[in-house]
Amino acid sequence: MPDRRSQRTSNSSFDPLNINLQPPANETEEQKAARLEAAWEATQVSRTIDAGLAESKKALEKKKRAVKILLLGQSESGKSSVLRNFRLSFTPKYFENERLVWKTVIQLNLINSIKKILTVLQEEWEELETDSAESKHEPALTSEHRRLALSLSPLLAFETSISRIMESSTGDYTVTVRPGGGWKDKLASFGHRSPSTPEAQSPTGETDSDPSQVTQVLAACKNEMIALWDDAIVRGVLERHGVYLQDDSGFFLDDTARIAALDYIPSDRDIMRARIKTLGVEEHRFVTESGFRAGTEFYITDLVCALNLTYPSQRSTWVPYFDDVQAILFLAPLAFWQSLDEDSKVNRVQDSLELWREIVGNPLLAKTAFILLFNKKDVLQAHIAAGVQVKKYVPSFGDRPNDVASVTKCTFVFSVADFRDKFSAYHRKFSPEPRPFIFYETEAIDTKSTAIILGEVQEQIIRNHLKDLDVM
Ligand SMILES: Nc1nc2c(ncn2[C@@H]2O[C@H](COP(=O)(O)OP(=O)(O)OP(=O)(O)O)[C@@H](O)[C@H]2O)c(=O)[nH]1
Ligand SMILES: [Mg+2]
Repeated sequence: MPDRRSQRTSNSSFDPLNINLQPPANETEEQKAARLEAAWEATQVSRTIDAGLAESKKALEKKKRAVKILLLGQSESGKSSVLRNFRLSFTPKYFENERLVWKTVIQLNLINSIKKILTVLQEEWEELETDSAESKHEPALTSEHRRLALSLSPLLAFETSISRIMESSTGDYTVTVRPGGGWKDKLASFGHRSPSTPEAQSPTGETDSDPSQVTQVLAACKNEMIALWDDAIVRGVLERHGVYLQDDSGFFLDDTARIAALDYIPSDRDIMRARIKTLGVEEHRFVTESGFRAGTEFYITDLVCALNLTYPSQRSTWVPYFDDVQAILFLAPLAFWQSLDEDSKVNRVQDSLELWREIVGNPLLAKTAFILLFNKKDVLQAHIAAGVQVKKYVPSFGDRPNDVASVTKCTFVFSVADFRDKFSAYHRKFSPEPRPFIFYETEAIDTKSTAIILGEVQEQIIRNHLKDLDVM
């Protein structure tokens, strides 16, 4: 019998593995059955692993082909509103299904404004009790105001109860949720429970109210809410306390009659105006439902951080989300008159510029397309029209006219151009390689104009992406 070495030299198809897998010469029938059984099981395991690998590869390939967009901007810049506009334009069925969830958020926004007024009134009453008679402001609050405040107190219990369902907090009168989207499911399932389903209980044993009951209570309180907000004395107290509710995000007090109606269904614009603050990072996956590019898969990441100059270390947490992104939608509202909530010494536009500089200069994003959205165009226009001096906040604005006559057109254009030049210069100076960048002036609460812009943006991103994938 030839030894193994001679077999190796004489036979070119020699396979050492084969030799090792040969059954032993003296194998019994029982041993053979056991060996074949083991081999069969091993093949099954191997097939399962292969199928799993193929599946993961397919999913990875699919994700590679999907369009990945990052929404960036400081808090309240309008990232979530732009995302809602995306949903409305490209997944209208999904958007429609969420309408009742947004109804509850809007009701909460309204209740929060009432809560803020009641808190200020309470402060005023406490001050009146301690202050001397001379310092009392005229005209003063009356017993009728106390009656109004008392009649609105049931709303506060609902606010607590719904916040518990959503696992949200309402620090600073803003509904704040953790990322993950779970709050929407919780609200939706709560709202659609059958009457026989037991009511949810909080850990402290309190029973949560059904969001649908809020509609009843709001309708019952409608006239009192309107009376409170329309009251000249209440407005005077708010002003003395430096509270300007009209400037708040999620301000719906001027729409109380409509929102507190029993048959209220939020309009698209209401949904864009709703305020809910997201903490953390949220990835949204969706497939476009209709239109020219129907069936395109999108991943949009809403990157929310406390973006300000005093906490630059938080910005390093964004880096993992830069990988494989085709476009960044950067939101920069030109709120030159505002400072950051997190740091009153930092101007909002200055913070946006610093953030922009950091992002465009990031080498990981050298190939990423940048789309700059100067959002809240309407708010800027309103401030200019109200005579807010741009020069006071932006010295480089110089002596350009700031009066309403030449203003809305000229000054608005100039002021935007002024900021645009800065953003553009930073983009040129700090980009690792030259690349184009597009900008738009947007008003995310106006669904029609935003739909046109997002249509263009979507088309641009998809075209570039297909080019990169070599399928165009
Ligand atoms: N008037 C006006 N309001 C806007 C515009 N864009 C967004 N808003 C409102 O501004 C508020 C803040 O917008 P969001 O989309 O929640 O901002 P965000 O960037 O997601 O904020 P965070 O979740 O805190 O990071 C909301 O109440 C929006 O309705 C706009 O163009 N004009
Ligand atoms: Mg948000």
